[in-house]
Amino acid sequence: MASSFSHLSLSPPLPFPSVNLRYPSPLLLRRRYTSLPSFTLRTSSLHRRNLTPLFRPSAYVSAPAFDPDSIKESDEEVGPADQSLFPGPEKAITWGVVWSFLSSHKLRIAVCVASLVACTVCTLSMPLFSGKFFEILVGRRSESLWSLLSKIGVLYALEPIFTIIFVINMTIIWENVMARLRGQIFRRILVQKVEFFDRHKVGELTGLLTSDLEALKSIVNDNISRDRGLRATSEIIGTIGILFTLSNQLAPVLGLLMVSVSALVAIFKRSTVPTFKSHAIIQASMSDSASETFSAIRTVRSFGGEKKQISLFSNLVSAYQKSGTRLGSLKSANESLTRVVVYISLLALYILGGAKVKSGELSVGIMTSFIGYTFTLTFAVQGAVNTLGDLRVTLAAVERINSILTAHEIDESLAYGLNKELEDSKIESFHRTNGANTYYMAALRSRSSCGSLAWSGDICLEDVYFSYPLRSDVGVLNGLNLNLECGKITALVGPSGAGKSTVVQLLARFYEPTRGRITVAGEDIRTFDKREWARAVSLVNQDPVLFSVSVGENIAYGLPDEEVSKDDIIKAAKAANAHEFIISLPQGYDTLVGERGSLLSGGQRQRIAIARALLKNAPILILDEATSALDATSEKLVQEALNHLMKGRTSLVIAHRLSTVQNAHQIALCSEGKVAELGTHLELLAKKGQYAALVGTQRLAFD
Ligand SMILES: Nc1ncnc2c1ncn2[C@@H]1O[C@H](COP(=O)(O)OP(=O)(O)OP(=O)(O)O)[C@@H](O)[C@H]1O
Repeated sequence: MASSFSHLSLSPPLPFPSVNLRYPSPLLLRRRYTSLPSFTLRTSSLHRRNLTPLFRPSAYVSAPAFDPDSIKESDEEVGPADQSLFPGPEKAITWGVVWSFLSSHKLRIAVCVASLVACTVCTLSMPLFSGKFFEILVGRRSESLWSLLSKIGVLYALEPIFTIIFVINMTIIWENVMARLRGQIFRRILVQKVEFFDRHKVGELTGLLTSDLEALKSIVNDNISRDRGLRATSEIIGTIGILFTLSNQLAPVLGLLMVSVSALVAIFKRSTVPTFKSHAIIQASMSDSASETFSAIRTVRSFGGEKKQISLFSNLVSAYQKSGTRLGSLKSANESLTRVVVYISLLALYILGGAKVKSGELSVGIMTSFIGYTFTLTFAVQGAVNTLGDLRVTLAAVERINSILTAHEIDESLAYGLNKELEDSKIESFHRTNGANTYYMAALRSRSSCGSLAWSGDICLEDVYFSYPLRSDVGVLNGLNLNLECGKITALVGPSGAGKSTVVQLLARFYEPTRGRITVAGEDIRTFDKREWARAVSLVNQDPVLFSVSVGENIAYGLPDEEVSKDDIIKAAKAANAHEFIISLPQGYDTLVGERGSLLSGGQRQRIAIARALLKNAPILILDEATSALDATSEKLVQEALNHLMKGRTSLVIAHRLSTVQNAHQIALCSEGKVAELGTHLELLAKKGQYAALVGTQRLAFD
């Protein structure tokens, strides 16, 4: 293990150090790391679930051989923009997916069906027994009263037992299906392209996992009681069957009335679809508004924006209230409608049935049973109609999930690698690899290891053009050429909006170039899956995001789920000038850092991010304004840590302070999406061009 941290020594890192690195899993880390007893390791506990993979991609076995040169000849063919490789949007939630989850519970489903039939039989036998009871009372039946009552007693005892069996099994099945579906949707969101996250608000996406999936969950959970869902439906079918058996003259009248109820209610419900939709949209906007306000609370405070936020939120609340009231009236109209029609059917029964009893065509017992069945039917029809309403809300939620999570926005080169890793760690994979993208991913497979190439070769941006997907008409990079020499520092400077951070985003592969390519040791980086590429690149930016776990876990974050030791973490923290402040925290390395690291200062967050990057030991390092938000003391500490971090790595530094960039091996001045000047600090000064002008103003990156 001692060797695993050799890259933190002052000598340059060995080539391909990741080959021999073995980090213990965070769980092992917790055990070994005696001074960090309470590492909670929430992020990796999932990885230990032993679930059978649903879909097994077999790309590397079945795909045709790939000629890497073909990528150079035809960049367009490998670009993610080539949608022709995908047969069409594949929905996130389909009957097939739900059934595949359900099918692992075949035995329980059989138990549910049997218990449903059994409790329905019990329920539907009761009106028959009531009829017999009255016939005994009026002396039309010879059976002993006690014998009948004992049968009724048995029914009363069995019905709740079958109900419990039905409800428990339904709940177990559906909770399991929902847990798997929720995990699948989360993973599916996670592998969407970055532009997807530009397009959708966080609240909208979390809403898919919470309120929308909750609607799907409640279609079963809220509909397993006696008067709803499957039980109501089975009671309707059973009751109509019994009514026809008892009297085929009365049954059609009641049957017709019930069909009318269903038809009327269905038509009415269809007319309320837009109201339900707009209600859900307002609810999502309301939750967006609240989460945006709370997450930007410091900005709100500093601009005195409370009134504005309150008024924005109040407008949404009142719109939500109005649409809620409108929904309430629609629901009440629906309830009344159902009742009115059921009362009409009861009246019809009294009139027609009463006449038949008087004329002796129908016995009192059967008439009594009929009345009982009318009530059973009343509740069952109402329950079924309510379930239909729930079903409609559920279908709308599923449609929303499917319309947001279409397959063509999946980042295939990320999803493929992740799928493989999840399968290897026996975690349920999430994305069905069809024939087309199997070929796509196999074609992108590089013969070399990304990490080894990055430790030994230059990174080259060759004639790179790029527009952001959401603003495809605006060219941000316009034929940018830049060679990042292996193991050397390149600084990128230029006016605001010149495209510097965009270069970072392309190097990190958050987006892919629209034209041109980025290579590592001559190999197109698109030949690597993104997980592999991510391991080769460390990114430290102005405002590094920490997770709301402990300091130690934040430093260990992003390492392969294998081995990391207490010593490694401490060495990384020391090298990043972070150890001193960490041990002065209340629980040292165990101290929780708060949401997004809000309990630490900017400089402390920055040094933890640097320690994280040190521990990751990636060959490519990108520093995007990493020190610009710091005061002089913090900057000095962070700069020292960064100098340590950059040693021996291919580094790209974006900074607006002259002191940060002037010692770089080369400086590229970016202007209008191109490299306009390239050279060392002294060479560029001698040119007396744009760089010299920027140095004159001491503002290298900002206008
Ligand atoms: N996600 C995005 N979607 C659409 N356009 C974007 C996005 N991010 C940046 N842009 C646009 O791309 C252009 C280049 O932005 P970029 O952030 O690369 O500039 P920069 O040189 O880093 O500027 P600065 O020094 O101010 O950070 C700008 O016009 C910006 O508005």
